[in-house]
Amino acid sequence: MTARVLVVNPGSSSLKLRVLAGADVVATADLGAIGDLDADVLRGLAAGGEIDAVGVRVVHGGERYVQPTVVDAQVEAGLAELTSLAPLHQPQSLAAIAIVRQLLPATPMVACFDTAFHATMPAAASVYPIPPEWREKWGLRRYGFHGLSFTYAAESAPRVAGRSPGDCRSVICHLGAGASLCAVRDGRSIDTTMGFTPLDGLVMATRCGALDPGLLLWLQESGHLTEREIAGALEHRSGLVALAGTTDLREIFAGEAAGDERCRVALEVYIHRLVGGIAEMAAALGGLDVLAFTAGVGENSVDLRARVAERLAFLGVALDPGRNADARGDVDISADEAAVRTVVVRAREDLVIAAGVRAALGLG
Ligand SMILES: Nc1ncnc2c1ncn2[C@@H]1O[C@H](COP(=O)(O)OP(=O)(O)O)[C@@H](O)[C@H]1O
Ligand SMILES: CC(=O)OP(=O)(O)O
Ligand SMILES: [Mg+2]
Repeated sequence: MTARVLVVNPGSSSLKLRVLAGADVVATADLGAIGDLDADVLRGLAAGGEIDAVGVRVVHGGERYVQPTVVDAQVEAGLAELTSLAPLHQPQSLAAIAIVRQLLPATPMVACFDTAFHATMPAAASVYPIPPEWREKWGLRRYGFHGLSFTYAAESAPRVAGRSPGDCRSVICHLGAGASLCAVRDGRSIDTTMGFTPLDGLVMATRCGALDPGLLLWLQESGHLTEREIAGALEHRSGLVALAGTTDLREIFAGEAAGDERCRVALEVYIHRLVGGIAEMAAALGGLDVLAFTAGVGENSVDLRARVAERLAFLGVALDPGRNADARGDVDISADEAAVRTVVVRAREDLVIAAGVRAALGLG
């Protein structure tokens, strides 16, 4: 019989639970917070059949954890050591592991890592130009994240565009509460916008993205802020919420249309960083065949996709307005004549995690 895998996907703004039997999603629950995961929720998810194994998205695997890994006490301790590298995310995954272990003590559990897809990034994209003894002592490198989503999109985006994944240059825009880009050539990560931590790169819902490191030094030395104050502000009170007072792009587009200056500037900053990042990823690939949008914002914001495409006309990006407005599921939204195919693909971390669980446990 096909194994039933419970997938636990904690995001910075969501907790998504899915039960998969093969590629079929047979039960779903979207919760607000990890604390809402209890025996009742699990009973609901297991109503159609017993859960054989659990897969948990873990954002940071560090240098040690790349392949899907069966979670035991030692692995749990190893993952806890990485908490300072992803303070918004790692505690959520560890809490999920602890709750599931308590509720399903006899069910095997496998951790699947956001960092894994980028483990083979070339030196050009992964090495920081900082003293080598620091890199060696602490494993400082650009790790990159959202790799479970990129793993799926690296295959689905070329396919939806009618290209072979093995011969394609794609830039994938994972735009959710957290956001990052990935340059994918022939199915592999060549570059990405997040770095050592998920704070780098694009403007996000509450995170700042890339900053001048000199600004951080100045805040400490001359602004007399503590590390904790700086970290709290950059993780929780920056990004869109700092620019526009809301994390919701729908409200920000509506505000801009109503003449709100803060919303206008918020969109300019968000889109400026985004199109700059896409061009940088295209440069790393030496050209662009497929541009893909995925995750909450990427899949749902018609306005954002239109605005980004307009700004990328110089790269050969052009949308069909009707296809963009009607996009549901995995679909090509390009204008017929466009040199670059633009697609929307669903974020299917659940499929990638379930496949990782089956591989790690040798399940059918
Ligand atoms: N129609 C839409 N337009 C713009 N943003 C949207 C839309 N629908 C959802 N979002 C945004 O998607 C984000 C959530 O995406 P998701 O990928 O689930 O995030 P995460 O996994 O990082 O928690 C939220 O910031 C939400 O505001
Ligand atoms: C790594 C990351 O930022 O994840 P999320 O988008 O779920 O916050
Ligand atoms: Mg997510």
